[in-house]
Amino acid sequence: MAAPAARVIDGKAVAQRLRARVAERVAALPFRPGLRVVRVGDDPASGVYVRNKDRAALAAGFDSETVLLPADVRETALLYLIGELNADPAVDGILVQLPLPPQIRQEAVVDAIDPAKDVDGFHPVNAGLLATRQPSLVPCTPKGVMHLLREAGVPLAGARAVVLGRSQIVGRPLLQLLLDADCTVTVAHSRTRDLPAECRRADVLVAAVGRPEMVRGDWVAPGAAVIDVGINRLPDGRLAGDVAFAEVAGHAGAITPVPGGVGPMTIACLLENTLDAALRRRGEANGGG
Ligand SMILES: Nc1nc(=O)c2c([nH]1)NC[C@@H]1CN(c3ccc(C(=O)N[C@@H](CCC(=O)O)C(=O)O)cc3)C=[N+]21
Repeated sequence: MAAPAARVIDGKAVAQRLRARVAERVAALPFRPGLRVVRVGDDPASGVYVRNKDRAALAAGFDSETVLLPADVRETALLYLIGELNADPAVDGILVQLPLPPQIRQEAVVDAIDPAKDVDGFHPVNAGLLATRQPSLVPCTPKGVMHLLREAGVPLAGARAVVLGRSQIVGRPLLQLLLDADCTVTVAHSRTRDLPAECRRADVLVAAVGRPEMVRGDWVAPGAAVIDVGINRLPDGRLAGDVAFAEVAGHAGAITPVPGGVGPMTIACLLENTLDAALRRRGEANGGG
């Protein structure tokens, strides 16, 4: 293992600052923005994330509640609940924790959420608004990645960006955001002919594939900025990113760790989205972001 030459981008610290700014803005409001997290089944892995979201939301002054439904709940019951949350004026943000059990069509659920309350930014209306460069709720993880790149001072205009992964949740929205930041963007994926060669061309490399430590040291150009979106639980219980950190840190100019990189930013951006949704819905025109 080479000693890290790269600057390590402290996502936890950046997220902490973002959460503090959100909390300040919430404290100045005459109401508490409402967030409802819906969780189906009590899978312990997702329980940790839901608890972290809930804790962060409460700490920032939100009115936050988690609704836990049984794992065998019917799709119609979940859709009914979403209808109630859509109609509830105290609710500004709705997040249905994914993945959902097999009896429930994920797409039907996401489509049922009021786009104005879709703080995950997964609804097709928000995806379409982002693709057409109109104000929208932007998915939290890609938003957090852009925030980290800017905070780390990574030059984006004219830079070659390579996104590894083409998911609806991370890869595709990141393509839009990096393009809007004037990067030349390549989206690479499992069928890309020569992944290492594509990655080596990147000034900015974002790995979002969900395969532990897939990106090796020799995939990274000297000085590149490497953002690791992967959060993979290994059989031994450890957490690994999509990037082989120790190897890549020997080549990269800057790199995010796992944990403590993109993960905390996802939660901070969820709070920011919920605040923005509340300001837009309740007609206070100082949203944006
Ligand atoms: N509708 C929906 N929206 C989501 O945003 C969503 C989801 N479903 N389902 C599950 C994934 C996963 N996810 C994480 C968020 C934060 C951390 C996070 O904060 N991780 C910390 C600590 C991780 C740990 O120690 O376990 C870190 O990386 O430093 C991880 C994972 C959001 N997700």
